[in-house]
Amino acid sequence: MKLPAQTWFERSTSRARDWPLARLRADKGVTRVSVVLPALNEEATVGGVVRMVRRLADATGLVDEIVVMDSGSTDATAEVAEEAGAVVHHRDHVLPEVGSRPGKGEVLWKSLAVTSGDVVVFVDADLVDPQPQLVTGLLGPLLADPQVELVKGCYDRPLAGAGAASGGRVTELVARPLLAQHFPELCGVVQPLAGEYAGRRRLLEAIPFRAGYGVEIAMLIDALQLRGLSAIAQVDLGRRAHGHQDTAALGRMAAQIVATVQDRATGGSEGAEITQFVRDGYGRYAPVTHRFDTSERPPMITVEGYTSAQALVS
Ligand SMILES: O=c1ccn([C@@H]2O[C@H](COP(=O)(O)OP(=O)(O)O)[C@@H](O)[C@H]2O)c(=O)[nH]1
Ligand SMILES: O=C(O)[C@@H](COP(=O)(O)O)O[C@H]1O[C@H](CO)[C@@H](O)[C@H](O)[C@H]1O
Repeated sequence: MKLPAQTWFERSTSRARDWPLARLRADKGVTRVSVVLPALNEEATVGGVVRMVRRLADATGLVDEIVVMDSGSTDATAEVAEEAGAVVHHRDHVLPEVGSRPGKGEVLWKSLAVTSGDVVVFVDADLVDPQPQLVTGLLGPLLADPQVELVKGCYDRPLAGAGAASGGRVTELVARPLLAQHFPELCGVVQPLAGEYAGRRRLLEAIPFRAGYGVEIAMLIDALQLRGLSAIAQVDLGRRAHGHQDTAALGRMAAQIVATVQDRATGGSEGAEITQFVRDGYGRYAPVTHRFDTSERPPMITVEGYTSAQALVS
């Protein structure tokens, strides 16, 4: 690992247990904290994640609002989330004048328009047995140091029945090699694609958001380029279990990561598409081409009517 990344890793990596509740409550002061869950068809798990955050909020006062962003679910995600204690916003009902694009990044971008936290914590809605340290650990560096603007979680992420490091397949096979090639300063980030991370609103509203799965890698690179490596920190959150997609799905995710890094590294990619192969009804291979929306939503601060402390929900 080259020196800047090595130095950053040693200076900017902490553990969840380094941020005890007493310190967090003392550091929080008047800072408002929003927790946002992007959710697409997560009826089986979203309730457990919301309840974990709700219990943390009720017991410590560290969380001021819990929002689930419904990404176009066709199951009972919204009902389950609301029953568990979250405020639910459907992507079509937030900034309806700009329409809705498919993908995780779209709902993360729209969440900025319907939350009021100075700090926004993003937590995936497919976590299994989620622990409060996933949230408290991420808050630590942000509440303690005003210079920090983005905190990435890192953790063991085992696939079912496999070793502690078996998960994070797109991270290990695609994102990490791409960062080594194009953004070596970020090589100290253990989980660049982690779905659990937290940002200061003044950063999040100042950067564009990729519509799909490129949102995390784009945000990391943009934070580096806009604020510098010293504005980024990471916290070892221990272990994270979540729902896992199949290899073909991760291939489509990887295509979005590659297009995003290429855009950031060379100034533009010609969209993103990937042709995968399935067996048809006769047992023969059939090509299936997927095209991805590589568009980006503009920094929320440029959206007419948005103000940092005002919700825009229709
Ligand atoms: O179009 C999408 C795709 C994903 N997600 C949510 O984003 C999180 C992470 O997505 P996913 O589980 O697909 O990624 P993985 O964790 O498998 O990498 C989950 O809460 C999803 O419900 C979303 O809101 N909209
Ligand atoms: O890190 C990864 O390789 C992928 C896939 O993880 P697994 O191989 O299913 O453990 O998961 C992440 O990537 C997505 C794209 O950035 C994020 O949106 C997800 O939240 C994150 O889980």
